[in-house]
Amino acid sequence: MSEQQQKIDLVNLARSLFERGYSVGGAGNISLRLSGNRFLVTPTGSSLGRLKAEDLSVLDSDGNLLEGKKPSKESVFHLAMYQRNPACNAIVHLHSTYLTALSCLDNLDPSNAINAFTPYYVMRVGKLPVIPYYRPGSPEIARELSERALDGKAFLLANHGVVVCGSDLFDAVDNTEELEETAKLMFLLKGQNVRYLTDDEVNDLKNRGK
Ligand SMILES: O=C(CO)COP(=O)(O)O
Repeated sequence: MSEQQQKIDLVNLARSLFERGYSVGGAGNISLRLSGNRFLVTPTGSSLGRLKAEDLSVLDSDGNLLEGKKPSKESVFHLAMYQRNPACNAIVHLHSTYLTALSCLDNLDPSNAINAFTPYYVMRVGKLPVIPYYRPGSPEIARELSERALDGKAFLLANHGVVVCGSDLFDAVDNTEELEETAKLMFLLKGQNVRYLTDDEVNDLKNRGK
């Protein structure tokens, strides 16, 4: 796929997420791995609903700007995750409503904020480790995500939002949508007697893949 097409796909998917309410204002950022150890990242302060292909930042693996506008302040953690996890080729970071609400709860299990109660959560994401609160854009988020990049596909940033990896951009967006839906269901089910999937049921799903 040409680099121009990759830029167009990113702009279209970001707009679709924005128009369906997954992102508001200037929150959120998206990136993908290009060829030649370069990375495409959304510019800082930009609305995911109004990106332009020519404005997208192209960075080298040290974070040097090669093309486009000033990159997201979170590009440090995006690059750190790509470096640590070769299977991760795209990253979506959102402050989506239900996952961000979940990230503000005080008693989350740091190893996994969502226990499995639907198959697609298991097949797409499986678990959601929690990164402690640090200021958006801080190097500590990058350090923690780099250390834990192989622990899962998605991470909840306490009091902030979510970070989701994918094998490509479409996969990362699909994983993000599934995760946000799961968090929404979790809130709908609050106080109800939920039947969680058993370990055998979870392992059966993991062995089959998507
Ligand atoms: O979501 C954000 C910070 O976490 C937005 O930051 P940027 O505008 O720099 O991408």
